[in-house]
Amino acid sequence: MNAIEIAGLSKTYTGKKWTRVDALKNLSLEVAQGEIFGFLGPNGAGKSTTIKTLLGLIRPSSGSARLMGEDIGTAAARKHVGYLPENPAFYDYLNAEEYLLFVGRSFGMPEGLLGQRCAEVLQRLQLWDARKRPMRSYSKGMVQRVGIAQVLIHDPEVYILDEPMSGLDPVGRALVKEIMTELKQRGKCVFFSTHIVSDVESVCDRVGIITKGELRSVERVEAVLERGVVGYQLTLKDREGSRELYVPREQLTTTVGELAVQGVEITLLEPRRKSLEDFFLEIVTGTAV
Ligand SMILES: Nc1ncnc2c1ncn2[C@@H]1O[C@H](COP(=O)(O)OP(=O)(O)OP(=O)(O)O)[C@@H](O)[C@H]1O
Repeated sequence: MNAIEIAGLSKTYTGKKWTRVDALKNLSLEVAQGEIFGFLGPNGAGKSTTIKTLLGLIRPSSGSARLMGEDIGTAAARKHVGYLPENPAFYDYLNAEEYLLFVGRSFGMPEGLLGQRCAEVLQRLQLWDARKRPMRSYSKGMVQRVGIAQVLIHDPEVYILDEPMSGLDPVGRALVKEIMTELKQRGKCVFFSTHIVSDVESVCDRVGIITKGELRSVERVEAVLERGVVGYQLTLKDREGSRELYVPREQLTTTVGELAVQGVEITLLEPRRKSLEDFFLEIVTGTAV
């Protein structure tokens, strides 16, 4: 079973003076269990609209979606999901521990398990020392880490995260990526939105690119990167010492053959590729072929 199944989802907002905004146009997508999916798009592309629709927070104008086989908007679907909103804001007179206990109870977790899970999650997110301090005293990065902690607390199957790396320093970003990878290894589904390409490149199995409400491309990240190889930088060693040589992709086989005949050793071969960023920009700016 796919963890997320979206079929023909559309959302039209009615804006000021009855203007219509087609925020989402006929989006269809499936995300598997054990998969990390990056939902990449520029500001205003429709990422949050998609996510809020999946959570049942806004109603789609048409189309449908299921989470772990349950229709969106139902309590059964919501139980399977850990959701991180964009710019999370919490009851800031509570401390992190109280808040996590509150979230766990709202999912009906038994007290013993909840206490144990709460301690694990606070430690994992490096919030243990601050757990008794009201959240109003937390830095932006700490608040974001509470956001991540509250998606983990009830150990759901599906993680829907709106800009999870936002407001985090490099250490916090690395931690979140590590957590996502652990979730994947445990067979969980992680779906997160971002406009930061490098976040997708380092952690995702697949990437979906959305612009102006339309899903323009869904690809395996590896495939994009492999396709983007334009040439290779070789480091060579012979009697005269080391040197570097750039070889265009189509000449690699011939060059390697020639070097072997000449008795030159290749000590390093590095692909030079168009990045995922180049691919994203081509799609967003409409220069993709
Ligand atoms: N409640 C609303 N009423 C009217 N228009 C809206 C509403 N919410 C969002 N929109 C519009 O829908 C479009 C998609 O917005 P959305 O917030 O989904 O984009 P996003 O990809 O999440 O952007 P960002 O990266 O800036 O958060 C935008 O044009 C936005 O202005």
